[in-house]
Parts: sequence; C-alpha cells; structure tokens
Amino acid sequence: MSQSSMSALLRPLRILLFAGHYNLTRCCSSFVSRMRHINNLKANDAACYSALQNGQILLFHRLVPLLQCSDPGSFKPVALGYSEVQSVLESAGSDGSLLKESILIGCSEKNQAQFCLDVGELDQAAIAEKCKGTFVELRKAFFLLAGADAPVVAKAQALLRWHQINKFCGATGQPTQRNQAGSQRSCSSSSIIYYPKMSPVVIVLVSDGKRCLLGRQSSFPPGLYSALAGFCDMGETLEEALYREVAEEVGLEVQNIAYSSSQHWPFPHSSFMLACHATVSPAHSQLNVDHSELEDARWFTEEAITCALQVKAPPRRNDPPTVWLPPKHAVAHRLITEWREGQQRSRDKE
Ligand SMILES: NC(=O)c1ccc[n+]([C@@H]2O[C@H](COP(=O)([O-])OP(=O)(O)OC[C@H]3O[C@@H](n4cnc5c(N)ncnc54)[C@H](O)[C@@H]3O)[C@@H](O)[C@H]2O)c1
Ligand SMILES: [Mg+2]
Repeated sequence: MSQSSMSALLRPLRILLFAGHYNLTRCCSSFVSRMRHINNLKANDAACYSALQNGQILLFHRLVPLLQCSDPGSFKPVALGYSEVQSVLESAGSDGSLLKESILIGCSEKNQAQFCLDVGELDQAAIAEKCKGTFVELRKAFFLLAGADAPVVAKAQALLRWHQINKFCGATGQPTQRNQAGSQRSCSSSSIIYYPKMSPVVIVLVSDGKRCLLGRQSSFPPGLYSALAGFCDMGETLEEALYREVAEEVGLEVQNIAYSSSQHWPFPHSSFMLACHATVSPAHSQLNVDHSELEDARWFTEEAITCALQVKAPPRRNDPPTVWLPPKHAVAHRLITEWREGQQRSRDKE
C-alpha cells in the first residue's frame, strides 16, 4: 500500500483519536484545575489566606463537628463564610484572630476552598445557638451525614487532631510552625518537616467459597460483626500484613488476595484502610480464634448475611440478640456486599 493511501486510511482514525482526547481533556479539566488549585494553596501562604477570606469554614469544638438539621433526620455540616465566622467569634468574646488557625480541607467543584476551624476555647452552647446548629460527636455524626459529607468532616477532624498533637518537635522539643494551609508543620531548629499521618490497616473478608468469615472484639457494641482487620507493621507489604493478621486472629492461611478499595477511617485515630478479599479452601476452614484479640469469629452463610444486612439500626438494650453489620460508610460493609453480589453472580451462572 502506498504511503498516501495508508495516510488516507488512518485519517478518520486520527480524527476519532483527537476527538476522544479533546473530550477527555474537557471532562478532566475542572478536576485537574481543582487539584492544582489545592496544591498551590498548600504551597503559597498568601494565596491560601486570600482563599480563606473567600472560602467556606466548617466549625468544630474540641474536635466535635457542628451540624445543622435541614429536614428531620437529614444533617449537614455548618459551612460559614469568613465574615460570618468573624461575627460568630466576636459574639462569643473572641477578636476573630482565631480565624487564621483555619486548616484547608479541600475545594468545591467551583474552586471555592473549604477550611475547618476548632473553636474549643470558646463557649460551645453560645456558638451552637448563634449558628443554629448542634455539636455532634463524630462517632454519631459520621453516620448521620450523607455519603459525600461524612468523609469531609472526618478528614477535617483528623487534620485538626493532628495539629493539636504535633505542636512540638519530637527531636528538639521546640514548638513547630504550621503553614497557612495546615498541610505541614516544621521545626526551625531541626529543619524537620512533619506531615499529617495515617496508620495503614489491612481489612479482609475471607471466604471459603460458600461462607464468609466475620469477627468481633469485646469492645464492639453487642451483636456487631465485621471483617478481620489489623494495623500493618513497619516494613510489611499489604499482603504480608494480611497473611499475618488472619493467621494471628483466627489461625488460617489465606490465598488469592484480591484488592477491593480503600478508605480513610477516623476512629479512633486516622487509619488508611486497605480492603481486600481472600479465600481458604473448605478443607482448611477450621477456626482457631485468639481470644485475646477477638471475642468471637464465625463463618456466615449468604442467607445469614442477607438477614444481618437488613438490620438497619443497632439493636436496643432489651431487644433479642441480633447480628448486625458495619454501616454503609464503612469499607467492611462494602466488602460484605461485594461478597454477597459475587455469590449471587456465581449462583446465576450455575
Ligand atoms: N472502616 C471499617 O470498615 C473498619 C472495620 C473494622 C475495623 N476498622 C478499624 O481498623 C482498625 C484496626 O483494627 P483492629 O483494632 O482489629 O487492629 P489490630 O488487630 O491490629 O489490633 C489493635 C491493636 O494493635 C496494636 N497496634 C499496632 N499498631 C497500631 C497503630 N498504628 N495504632 C493503633 N494500634 C496499633 C494496638 O495494641 C492495638 O490495640 C481499628 O482502628 C478499627 O476502627 C475499620
Ligand atoms: Mg484486629
């Protein structure tokens, strides 16, 4: 084939590729510009302070988020502008200089920066009344908020907590200074820069083909069962941590690790949850539970999981004992529903 006829053949393909690239660029551009905007705010204190003056600020009191109930049962974090927060602070007897302590959490679709501020030194009731909101502990708030708001509030609390406990350098004992965004703290004596930290945790749903394995710690609320989880040790890979945790907690050797997803988990401190599925052969599914780690671990059939997923609220004190599962915001819930869908798919194929 001559070069010119080859070129004529490829022309429509090039147009298609170009159109595809154009669409991809267009659909990604707002995301890319938002990510670059946030990155710039972390690096540039003056730009960050100016974004704060035009941004939205979520309020916390000693790490407890301020929420507003819009419709009955529907909660949102209270998000105020700079001058609104200034007037709230002034009404609670502060001069407003606290506003500079705000920490960058992210950015809206329209590139409006979002910050959080802990007003723990001021009167909680006065702030709540002025904002027509309620301070709700994160353990409760996390499950009252909509899917998109819960991780934002959890991230904000995690950043505020990290700043509260990293005010001094571990090497010199000298105070550390934060940048305007609050994305780092540094010690001028040691030149060490500290960044917000999460602890990696592996969480795994083990299956023997027909059943899945859930466990509970004695500290869990009565009847709650979850996937097995454990903190990664220094130097371990995700797979090594997973093999070790399952071996330690229930005495099994798993195979076929398949990554599912990840999430930031704020309780009790910031964990980075890495969620996986894994299998054991039915012939090697005999549990040997370490009761110093787990109060109980059991195999659950698909029917038992379907039943437990229908329990929408934790059982009350005088209710009969019921098995219930982690709520929707928890990655354990996702692993369990993925496993159940997999069981349904393989049944449909039979
Ligand atoms: N999001 C979810 O769906 C989900 C589900 C289950 C568990 N989790 C979380 O996973 C985390 C780990 O699970 P686990 O309690 O079974 O872990 P685990 O089995 O490793 O046991 C916890 C113990 O590990 C030790 N430990 C080692 N490194 C630690 C570190 N960096 N931070 C704290 N403790 C450390 C402590 O002695 C602690 O008591 C918990 O914080 C829990 O909240 C989340
Ligand atoms: Mg564990």
